[in-house]
Amino acid sequence: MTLTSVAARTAVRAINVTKVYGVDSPGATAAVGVQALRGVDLEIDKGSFLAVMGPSGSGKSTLMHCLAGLDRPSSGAITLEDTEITALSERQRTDLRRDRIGFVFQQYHLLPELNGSENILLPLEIAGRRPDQGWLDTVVSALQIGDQLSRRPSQLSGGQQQRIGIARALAARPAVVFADEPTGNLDARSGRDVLEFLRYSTREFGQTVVMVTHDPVAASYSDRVVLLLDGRISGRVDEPTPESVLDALQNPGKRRGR
Ligand SMILES: Nc1ncnc2c1ncn2[C@@H]1O[C@H](COP(=O)(O)OP(=O)(O)OP(=O)(O)O)[C@@H](O)[C@H]1O
Repeated sequence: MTLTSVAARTAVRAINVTKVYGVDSPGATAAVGVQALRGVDLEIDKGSFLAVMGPSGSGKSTLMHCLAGLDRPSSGAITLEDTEITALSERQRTDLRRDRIGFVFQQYHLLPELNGSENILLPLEIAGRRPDQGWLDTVVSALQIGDQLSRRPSQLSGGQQQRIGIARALAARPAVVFADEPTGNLDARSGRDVLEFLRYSTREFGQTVVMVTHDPVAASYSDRVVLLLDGRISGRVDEPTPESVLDALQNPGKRRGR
């Protein structure tokens, strides 16, 4: 396989990424900082669904923030498709997030005064981009939210709000959707619908999805789970089931899958 074909099928690549918090102040050294990431290597295939798991404080949010260009690693390189985001200025990273990354949040983060449709279109409007109506129709239809577009968030259930949130994340056809505990506030049934749609989006639209979760059942919807422990990747589960994920969480370090 050539380097070019590897790049063509990789959505995100992290090479030896470290993050130390608290060393930005003058005179501080790594010795006084919190080492949140300690050399993470990761490759995420285009069109795949990756779940990131690990105990509280293991570095999941930090890794996601670095991969999504929300924060800068202390060292190492991160590439989104053909762009090395660790080489970009703050301003360029802001543009990259706006144009090529979608976010789904545990608390939905919809604006209460806007209806569903306006919430979905807001990021595009802010970016001054014209919506692709055919694509939006496809997303709205796949999420079955056509009859909810004129309602405000307060008139929608949690599951419906989250589906609006997912449509908003997909509206710009981003390279990657990052989902932070997207089912954390949902009942089991609505959570399942959300996870099924995220998986469907990878299969049907070739969407790449990266999800942080504490829930082995949620993780079992992904193609691959990576486990973090103390800022390092401690394990990986391919084609996960709730049982294999639980086993991996309880026995870190054991290699599974292909
Ligand atoms: N802004 C910050 N300043 C200092 N330390 C931080 C900061 N953000 C995170 N940390 C520390 O970095 C480590 C990793 O935190 P992170 O939030 O990435 O973990 P997590 O796995 O997402 O945890 P949780 O599951 O509780 O959300 C922790 O020790 C945390 O206290």
